[in-house]
Amino acid sequence: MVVATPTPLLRRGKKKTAAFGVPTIDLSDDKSIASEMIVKACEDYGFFKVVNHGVPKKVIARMEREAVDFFSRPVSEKGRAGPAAPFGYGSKSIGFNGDKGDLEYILLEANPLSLSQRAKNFSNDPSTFSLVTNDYVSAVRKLSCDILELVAEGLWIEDNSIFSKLISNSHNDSCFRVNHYPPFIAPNSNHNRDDDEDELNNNHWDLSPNPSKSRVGFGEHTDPQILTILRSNDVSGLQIYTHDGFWIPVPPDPNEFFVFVGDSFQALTNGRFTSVRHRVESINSWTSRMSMMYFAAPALDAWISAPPQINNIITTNIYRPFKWGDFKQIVYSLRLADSRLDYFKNHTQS
Ligand SMILES: C=C1C[C@]23C[C@@]1(O)CC[C@H]2[C@@]12CC[C@H](O)[C@@](C)(C(=O)O1)[C@H]2[C@@H]3C(=O)O
Ligand SMILES: O=C(O)CCC(=O)C(=O)O
Ligand SMILES: [Fe+2]
Repeated sequence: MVVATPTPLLRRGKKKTAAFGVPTIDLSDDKSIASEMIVKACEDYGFFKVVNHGVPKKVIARMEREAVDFFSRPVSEKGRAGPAAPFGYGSKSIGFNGDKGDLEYILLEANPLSLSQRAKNFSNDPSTFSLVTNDYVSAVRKLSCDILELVAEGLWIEDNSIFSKLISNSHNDSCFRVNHYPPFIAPNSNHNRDDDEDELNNNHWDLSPNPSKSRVGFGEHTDPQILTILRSNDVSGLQIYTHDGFWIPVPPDPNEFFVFVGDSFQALTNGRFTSVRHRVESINSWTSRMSMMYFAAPALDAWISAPPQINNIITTNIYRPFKWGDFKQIVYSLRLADSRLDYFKNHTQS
């Protein structure tokens, strides 16, 4: 595993960016090693990559194919699966409060019933779409549970299912999103189109010169859930924000998964882990970026509160216990970039 300290690489205007070695956890390693490394990555960055994750390549490839097929449809057809409210097909608008991004997306509830009910909006072969999506979601849910069990072990909590049971609960409120970012070529760039690029439908995207060198794909934010499991194709754009104030580009890796600590995990660990701010900037590419995120969330009536075992050093609770459903309401009343956990801080905290 490489965990390098971020070192400044390039500066653009006032924006600080840097390169670093993404903490990488090999899930085939000895459990005690993997669990210790995951806890360290969650504390240092709230972000890491997992390899030897056990999700079959075929499951990923079939999900990707379904999503490519959907995004390749004519705009008028895709529009019938929207607007996202919040579930469904969305284009350029994110959430209900005016956030915009250069992307189109599918947002779905990750439970089998809802997936099968919505499948007809996304495919001419709904039963295959729902089967493939279910297989993908089940595989990444299992991966989330494995990671959460390792976290509990790394924190020396006796009940290693203390976190995983929140998302394996049959009423879990997890969701699944596929984002599709159009190609972007900055003006005056010498970027050449590769012949072998398997380009997704781009007939409705504006590829004319843009005055800036990059475009906002998905604005900066933290994910509200417990964990996010992300897989993308080979096109870059994802950046994470580190504690020392750097935006770090994350090199894509289509065979592996990236894991993000979400706000609810920050609260469940009484601030020992921090949810990682991240964003997507479209940077020179003739091909589109496609990413798939599984957002692991508990049931709406589940309490988010740090177990006493977390508090072996700091004994004050930073956050008031809250129900996931109440937190979600606040989340949807706010903008993408807002710090929503602040609403649940104990009054004694500054
Ligand atoms: C602007 C918004 C979109 C979002 C809900 C919110 O009000 C603030 C958080 C956003 C976010 C970010 C992570 C996930 O992509 C997401 C599904 C989530 O749970 O919170 C989105 C929400 C969304 O796009 O509906
Ligand atoms: O598309 C990506 O790579 C990340 C998107 C994201 O952060 C989100 O959908 O919450
Ligand atoms: Fe996110």
